[in-house]
Amino acid sequence: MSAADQRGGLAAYSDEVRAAVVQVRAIVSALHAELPRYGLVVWTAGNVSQRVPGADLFVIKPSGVSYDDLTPESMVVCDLDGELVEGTRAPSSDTAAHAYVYRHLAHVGGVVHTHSTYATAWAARGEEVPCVLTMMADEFGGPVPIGPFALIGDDSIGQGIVETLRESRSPAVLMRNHGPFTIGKDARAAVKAAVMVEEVARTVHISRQLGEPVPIPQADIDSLYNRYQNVYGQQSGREGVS
Ligand SMILES: O=C(CO)[C@@H](O)[C@H](O)COP(=O)(O)O
Repeated sequence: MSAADQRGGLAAYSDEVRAAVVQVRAIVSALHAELPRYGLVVWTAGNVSQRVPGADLFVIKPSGVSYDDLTPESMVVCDLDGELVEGTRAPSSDTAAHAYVYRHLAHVGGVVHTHSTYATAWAARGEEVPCVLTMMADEFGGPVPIGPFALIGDDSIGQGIVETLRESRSPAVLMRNHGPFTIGKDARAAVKAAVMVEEVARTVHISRQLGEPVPIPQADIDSLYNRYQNVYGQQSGREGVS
């Protein structure tokens, strides 16, 4: 009997929660395919998780399994202490970091970690990405901050993520010498932030090869951020208005 089975698995949870777990397994499994699709990962180096609505649980990938082999059934369910609740494989090695974020940031519903090349190159330098692009003002509301160096496996990474992002509008933090961690209202939003942080890290790096990028004034950053967050795209409640 596995450790998760010994703890009772999902038997103690309601039918609604078990149904939600099935849905979140499918969402998280499908979103992992976006990481190689956008060129954000090599081999097995990255992970996506999402909270289960109505319970202190989240779904994350198993550790070290090829992206091609990830399925809804192979995802694992953990509690907010990072303990395995349902699944037959060892959870991602970054499970403790994801769990810490969920425990301390109630508004976060999804977390993503990659080692995408340009974002990780900035992390290796320990240098924040300055806000010199409208796309950065839109998505990050300012620079992409650097988090502290932290060892993998315990709460250190999670603490660094939470301490850094509490002081920032950015949904992305570049953990020093490691790589980007992103957050969102759900896993899809966190994957989007992972795609965007790699894109802006690449563009600002290339800009630096040409000279010194020009900063955007704070008032313009604020204006761009407010428009993108509140007006851009199909805001909920506007569907059907002609
Ligand atoms: O940084 C690390 C480990 O050094 C991780 O991010 C891995 O790259 C992905 O690990 P799993 O999610 O497959 O355990």
